[in-house]
Amino acid sequence: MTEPAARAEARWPRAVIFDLDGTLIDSAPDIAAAVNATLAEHGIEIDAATARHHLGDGARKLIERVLAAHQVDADHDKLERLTAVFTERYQAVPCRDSVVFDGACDALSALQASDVKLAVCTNKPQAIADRVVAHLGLDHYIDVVVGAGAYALKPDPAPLYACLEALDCDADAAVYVGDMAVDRQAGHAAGLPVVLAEFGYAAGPVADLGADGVISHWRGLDAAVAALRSH
Ligand SMILES: O=C(O)COP(=O)(O)O
Ligand SMILES: [Mg+2]
Repeated sequence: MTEPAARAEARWPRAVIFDLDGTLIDSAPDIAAAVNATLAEHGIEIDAATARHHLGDGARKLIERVLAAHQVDADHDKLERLTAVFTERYQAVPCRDSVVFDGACDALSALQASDVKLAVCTNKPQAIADRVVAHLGLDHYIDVVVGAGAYALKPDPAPLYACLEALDCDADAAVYVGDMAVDRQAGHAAGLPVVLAEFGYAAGPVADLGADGVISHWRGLDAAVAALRSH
């Protein structure tokens, strides 16, 4: 973890990395629609709130959890097939009802204006993450998007290391902002201080998840990052 002296530097942080689903955007309506298009053959239909509950650990885990909640058995091959169908369906309609959380663009814009480099690190498949980020206009701010595909999923720190490398930034000069325990674990494993959003998809209070800061709205990011600096 960063030494206080290093964080006291005026230009700290040099980079901020963001989780996508449940942090910058609410993508649950489109994900629920893709799940329903995939699992209709099993008579399964979920709403956005249920999708939020099952998200965070990637597409395969999402399908596995939805099937388990409906007492549908799936062996490895079936799960692989259904995950591939889900990814295809989601990729076909990646962003019809997804929205950026209130204040997120202002926060990104302010960081960009301060020359802070910005990345997205998500367990969403890479091609879909790229399309969603572009469709919602976040590509105006975000320098690099690392999604699922080339690296292990969070809580493994590998995708966060990939972001840091792409931004040419050391871990002790960066902050990670997410919404779930998996984000806290990945961030700390990569050596980053972690801020968690209370308005995301975590099942319980994020204050209990061991993060270094918590925001209840994007307008609180500045203060949360400033508190880390003097930590
Ligand atoms: O796809 C998921 O399960 C969650 O995606 P996230 O990492 O952007 O929250
Ligand atoms: Mg998330």
